[in-house]
Amino acid sequence: MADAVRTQGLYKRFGQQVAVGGVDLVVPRGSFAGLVGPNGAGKTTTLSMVTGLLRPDGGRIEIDGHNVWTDPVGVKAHIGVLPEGLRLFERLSGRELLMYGGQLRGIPLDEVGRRADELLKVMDLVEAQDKLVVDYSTGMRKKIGLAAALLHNPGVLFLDEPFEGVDPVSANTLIEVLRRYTASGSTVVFSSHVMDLVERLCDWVSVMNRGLVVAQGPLDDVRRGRTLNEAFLDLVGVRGNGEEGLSWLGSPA
Ligand SMILES: Nc1ncnc2c1ncn2[C@@H]1O[C@H](COP(=O)(O)OP(=O)(O)OP(=O)(O)O)[C@@H](O)[C@H]1O
Repeated sequence: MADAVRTQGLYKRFGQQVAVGGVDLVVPRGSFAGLVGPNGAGKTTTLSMVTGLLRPDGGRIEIDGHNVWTDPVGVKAHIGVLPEGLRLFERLSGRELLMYGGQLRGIPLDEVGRRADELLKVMDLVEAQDKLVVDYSTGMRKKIGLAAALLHNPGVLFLDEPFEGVDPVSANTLIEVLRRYTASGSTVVFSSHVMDLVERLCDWVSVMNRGLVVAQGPLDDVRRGRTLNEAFLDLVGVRGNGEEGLSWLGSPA
């Protein structure tokens, strides 16, 4: 059976800056997978290429065995994406956003309505469903974005920092929804800086540093008896950032 995600030698450069320098990312089907790495490691660039939002300079990407760049429509029908920056249709209400997205995906209108109602309820957005998305808080935007990404029941779901700005109660709800989703054989790939969360949720982890995957596999293989945070610091190297130079900071005269 094909992996949910498999890239080979994925490469992207912005001018002189190599953002992704030959990434072999693997995520088995049915995984709850975490993509971690320090700021600037190349996570967003990798996810953007994998989801067909950014054209790679080199390499191959397959999702459930389908090539992302030779079969873009087929692949996009099969995936859900919560992108970084959450570009949403700001002048639609939350409910309109789901109705519009569902119809764009070709789902019959009454079925879209049924799914939208259920998702709004699970995401605790029923009261805010008629408010314009532009007036949503950060956490509400994440939740409506996730609802929109789930509406067509994708086989693989890609989430860039899905829990950022989401309150703990809503985060638990999102986690329950995602757990149920992976339990049925679908795959979640999400990027996060919160190691405790990745450790708690994920059964598969890919660690990126400086544009490369430096460790990848089942959570316990990557941790090797350490906490994920310790493993992460060992893998990416604790950086001396010259903080000893901040002698003027604190204790005002
Ligand atoms: N559009 C762009 N133009 C120029 N450089 C870019 C662009 N997008 C990303 N980069 C550079 O590519 C590198 C990887 O960035 P990327 O956003 O993929 O990292 P990241 O791992 O997602 O970081 P973070 O955790 O901070 O979100 C960085 O050095 C960044 O400055």
